[in-house]
Amino acid sequence: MTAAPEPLLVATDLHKVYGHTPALDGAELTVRAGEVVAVMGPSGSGKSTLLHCLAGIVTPDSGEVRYRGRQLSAMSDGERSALRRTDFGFVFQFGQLVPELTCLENVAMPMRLGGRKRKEAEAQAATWLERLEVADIADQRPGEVSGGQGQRVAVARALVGEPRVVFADEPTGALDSLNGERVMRLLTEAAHDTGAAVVLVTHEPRVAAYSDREIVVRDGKSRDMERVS
Ligand SMILES: Nc1ncnc2c1ncn2[C@@H]1O[C@H](COP(=O)(O)OP(=O)(O)OP(=O)(O)O)[C@@H](O)[C@H]1O
Repeated sequence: MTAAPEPLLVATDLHKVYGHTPALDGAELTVRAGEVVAVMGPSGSGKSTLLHCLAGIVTPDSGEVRYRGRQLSAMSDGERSALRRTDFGFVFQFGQLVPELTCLENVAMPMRLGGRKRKEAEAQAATWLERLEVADIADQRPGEVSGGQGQRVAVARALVGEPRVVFADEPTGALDSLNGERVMRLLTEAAHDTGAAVVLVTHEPRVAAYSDREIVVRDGKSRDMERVS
């Protein structure tokens, strides 16, 4: 028997209140290298807040998140931003591509920001567009492509820097089921190939079916579900 890989991200007893609205009330989650974890639950149950705490975007009121053993809230803002750039990738439901840039330039952008030369960044971006089956729209702008194509470009942009964790918040929420499944297949295949873990927030069981493990959040509390296959 092989040992389970070391946990990458461990969230313990997270609490978060917005004004008088409790968002998290003792949520926990462990993410191991290379696994795809679906975070499910009703609207308003705290799924996005949990994802934002795991990614170091929101600081919990109490409890802790450790990434590779380091507590996120003990890092400076600069360290957390650097971590998000180098180790994390993000895919959201809407509006994440820069409308003025072509799809190729959008995918190349994280590498350009990291100091890579344009030619080199764009060559790598082109291979990712091909991998996500959207090479044909490389020179178009996000406003000129379909929702499904745009999401595949967004997945390419999230993965181009080979992050250790991809955070995806309702990545297929604006797509029809056929396009949603295509995005999920390509996202999970690419993540498995690169060894990235994926934390996927969704309320759709068909999307969660692409995960290795499901967590259900209710009233800010999380529960690990055994996959019934
Ligand atoms: N920035 C914020 N300011 C105030 N309240 C917030 C904020 N973010 C979340 N909340 C509240 O916290 C609770 C949990 O919200 P959250 O977005 O985490 O839930 P969710 O499960 O992701 O919901 P949905 O499925 O509808 O996206 C909700 O009651 C929400 O209204």
